[in-house]
Amino acid sequence: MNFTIKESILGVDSPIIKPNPGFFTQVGEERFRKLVDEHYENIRHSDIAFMFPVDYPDEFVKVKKHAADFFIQICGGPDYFSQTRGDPRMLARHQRFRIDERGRQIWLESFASLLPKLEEEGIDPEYIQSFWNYLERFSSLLVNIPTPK
Ligand code: HEM
Repeated sequence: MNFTIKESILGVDSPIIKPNPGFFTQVGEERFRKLVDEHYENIRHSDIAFMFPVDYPDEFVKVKKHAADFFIQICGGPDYFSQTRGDPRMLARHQRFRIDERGRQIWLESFASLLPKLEEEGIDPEYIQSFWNYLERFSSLLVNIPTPK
């Protein structure tokens, strides 16, 4: 598996390929939600914690739920996100946050630190790679400000 991060260029899109549905099928919903939970717990202790409602437990639980619902849906699982939140409109939903390349990298590094565990648990590395590739590419679209020098 290769969890490298290609630097995003503001305003330049690249094609997004959805994760292989085998990823969600193999991981299962319970473990998937645990992965997302672990990701946000990493975020809590990171330099981008200020963007998230980490000090408001009820709100933070909702962030975890909405994000897990979305990831499950994009991985070919049930469309929980659309059912409860409507149209994904991810770019619009991230617009009110100032996301730069550095923030994106911190966000991605959290997943890079968690995904190897799934291989140890028997998940097919090809499926893990396809999930990573999706995160790595899609996150580049959400960068909406230059990184301060
Ligand atoms: C593959 C990349 C990403 C995906 C698919 C994604 C997905 C999501 C989803 C589904 C939500 C919940 C939206 C809602 O229900 O309203 C969310 C919220 C959020 N995301 Fe992302 N995200 C990604 C990357 C990032 C990155 C790189 C950052 C910042 C560095 C970020 C910052 C946030 C923030 C601040 C929220 C709002 C939390 C709140 O509700 O207070 N996201 N994201």
